[in-house]
Amino acid sequence: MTPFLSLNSIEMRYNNHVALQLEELEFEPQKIYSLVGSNGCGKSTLLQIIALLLKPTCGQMIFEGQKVVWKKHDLQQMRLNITLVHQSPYLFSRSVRHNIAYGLKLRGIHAKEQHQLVHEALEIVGLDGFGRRNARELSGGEQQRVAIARALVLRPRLLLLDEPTSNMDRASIDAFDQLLPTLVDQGMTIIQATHSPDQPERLRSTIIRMEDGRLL
Ligand SMILES: Nc1ncnc2c1ncn2[C@@H]1O[C@H](COP(=O)(O)OP(=O)(O)OP(=O)(O)O)[C@@H](O)[C@H]1O
Repeated sequence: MTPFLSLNSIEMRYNNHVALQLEELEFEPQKIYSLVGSNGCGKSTLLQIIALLLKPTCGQMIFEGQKVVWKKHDLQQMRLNITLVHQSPYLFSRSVRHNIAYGLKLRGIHAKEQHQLVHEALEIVGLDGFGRRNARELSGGEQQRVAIARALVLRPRLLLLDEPTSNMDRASIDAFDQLLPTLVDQGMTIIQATHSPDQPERLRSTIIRMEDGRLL
């Protein structure tokens, strides 16, 4: 069976520093994967490459049977299916609703549908009633949840999360743990980077251990 996503001989160098060197890595659809490893081992670099935001120095990636070609038009098409939630998400100094609807607007989704999707996403991340608040005036954990809602409304096939729970309190983490399997049931594949010692197992995710840019 063709894997959902495969990486072959991917290498990323920053100047002369090798940040990532992977021989082979494959992901199956509708699963949760957790990238774990100490600071600087290459988790964010790997997520950015998979999100097609960072071109590796060399190597090949195949997403849903299609070879990744690092050309603008091809990337734009593939990126419609992949969304990365950054560790410190950038939110506009506008309402939460505006922030979440932004990607939908770019995709030409009708205003009425935008409104409905934003409402649903806010409910899913437990921010019902936050729609009119200025996103920049929310706490770190709330901002992280807005960023997750902003990713979810786009219904990506592949959701990438860089330390999604790092600013969340216990209740939000519990809600997040319940959310991920429901997204998988809806057809998503999820890859997260995490420093949480117990969350990867709680989620029954496949753990990918990294050290110094390599797989363990
Ligand atoms: N833009 C950049 N320019 C130069 N070096 C970089 C750059 N981004 C990352 N690096 C280096 O690449 C290596 C991997 O960094 P990366 O951010 O991927 O690690 P990480 O596992 O996500 O770390 P953390 O757990 O601290 O978030 C580190 O040595 C880092 O210093």
